[in-house]
Amino acid sequence: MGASSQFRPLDIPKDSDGFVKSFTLSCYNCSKASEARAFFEEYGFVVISNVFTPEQCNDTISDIWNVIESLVVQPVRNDKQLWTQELWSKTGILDEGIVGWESLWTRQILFNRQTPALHTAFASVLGTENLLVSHDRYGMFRPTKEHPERATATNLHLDMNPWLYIDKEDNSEQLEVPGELNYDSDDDWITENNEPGCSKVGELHVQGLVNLADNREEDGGFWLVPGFHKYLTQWADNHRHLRRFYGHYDQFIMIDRQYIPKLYDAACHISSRAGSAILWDQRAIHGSRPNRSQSPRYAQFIKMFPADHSAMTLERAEKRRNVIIEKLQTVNINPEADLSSLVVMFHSDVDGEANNCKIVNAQRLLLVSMDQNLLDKLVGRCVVLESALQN
Ligand SMILES: O=C(O)CCC(=O)C(=O)O
Repeated sequence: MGASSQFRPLDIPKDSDGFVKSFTLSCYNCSKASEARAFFEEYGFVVISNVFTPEQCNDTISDIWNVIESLVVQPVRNDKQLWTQELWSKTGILDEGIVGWESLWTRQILFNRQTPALHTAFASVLGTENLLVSHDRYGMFRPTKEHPERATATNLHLDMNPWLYIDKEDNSEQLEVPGELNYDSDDDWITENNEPGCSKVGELHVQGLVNLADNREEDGGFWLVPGFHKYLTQWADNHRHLRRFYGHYDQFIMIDRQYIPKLYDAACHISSRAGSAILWDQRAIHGSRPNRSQSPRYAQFIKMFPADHSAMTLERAEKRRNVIIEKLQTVNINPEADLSSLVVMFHSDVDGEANNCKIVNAQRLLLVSMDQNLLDKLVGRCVVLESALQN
C-alpha cells in the first residue's frame, strides 16, 4: 500500500453495553463538546447520543415506511414476506439500503433537520453555530437472517474525489461538473453533499446520520476506517493509478476490496443507540455493511456545513432558499409558524453587496443562526422569519 502502509488504524473505545463511546451535549461550547471534538479529531468520527427523542425515532421510522409504501404502491410494513428484492428495487438504491432516489421532503424529515440537539452536535464539531443543513434521504436495511438475498453490499467509499481534493489550488471551482447547481432537480441536493473543498484550503466537511433504532454490529449499517481522515492526502497521492476507474470529475468514489484489502480489514462498525448521531470527517473512508440480524436498520442521513461555505455563491444561495420555501409549502409547513427558533429565513430583498452578504444569503435556507451578534447586524436589513417550534 506504499506510504499508506504506515497508516495504523485505531482501536475504538466502547461502553459497557458494547456501543461505541458516545457523548451527550448540553450546548455547543460545553466541556463535553470539547471532548467530543477532540475524539472526532483523533478518530475521524464521533457519536453524539440522545439527538432524536424516542418518539421522534418512532415517528421517523413510520415516515420511512410511508415513503417505502408510496414507492411500492401497497402496504408492506407489517408483512416481512413482502419485503422482496423485486419490490425493493422500486424503493431506492438497493445495494446501499438507501430509501428514495433523490432528496426527500416529507414533513417529518424536514422537521428532523431542524432538531436543536442535532444542530448542537454539528456546531460542536464544526466550531460554528451558523450552519446550513443538507436535504438527503433515509436508510433502511432489511433483516437478512432468513433472506440472505436481501443483504446490501459491503462497501467503502468517499463522497468526494480525492484526487481533485489534493490537486486543486483553491475552492473557486468547488464543484467541477458542468453547470452550476440550480436545485431544479432533487438530485442537486445529493450532489451538494459531495463538495469537500480542497486540501490546500483545508475546510472541514462533516457528514452525518442518525440511527433510529439501536444499531449493533449484527444489524449492519455504518462503518469507517478510524483515523483515515489524517491519511487521505497521502493515500490519494499514492493511489493515483486508481483514478482511471472513475470519471475525472466524479464526486463519489466506491473502492473495491481488491484495491484496498488492508483498509477493508481496518474498517469498524460504529454501533450506536437509537437516536444517536454519528458525525464523520468527509475525508474518512467509510460505507456500510449488510444487516445479519432479524431487526431492520433505520437511519436518516444529514450533513451540515458552515453558512459561509466557500462554494455557496449568492446566486446559488438564492435558488436554494426559493426551492426550500416551495418544498415547505408542498407539505404544508408554514415558515412563519412551524419552524424552530433555530431556523432563520431571510426575505430575498437583502442588499447583496452589503457587509456579510455571503453569510446573509447563504442562510436563506433552512438553518441557522443563534449568534446574536450576527442576528443584530442582519435584522436591520432584512426580515427574519422566526418563531417557536410548533411540531
Ligand atoms: O450508514 C450508512 O448506511 C452509510 C452512510 C454513508 O456511507 C454515507 O452517507 O455516505
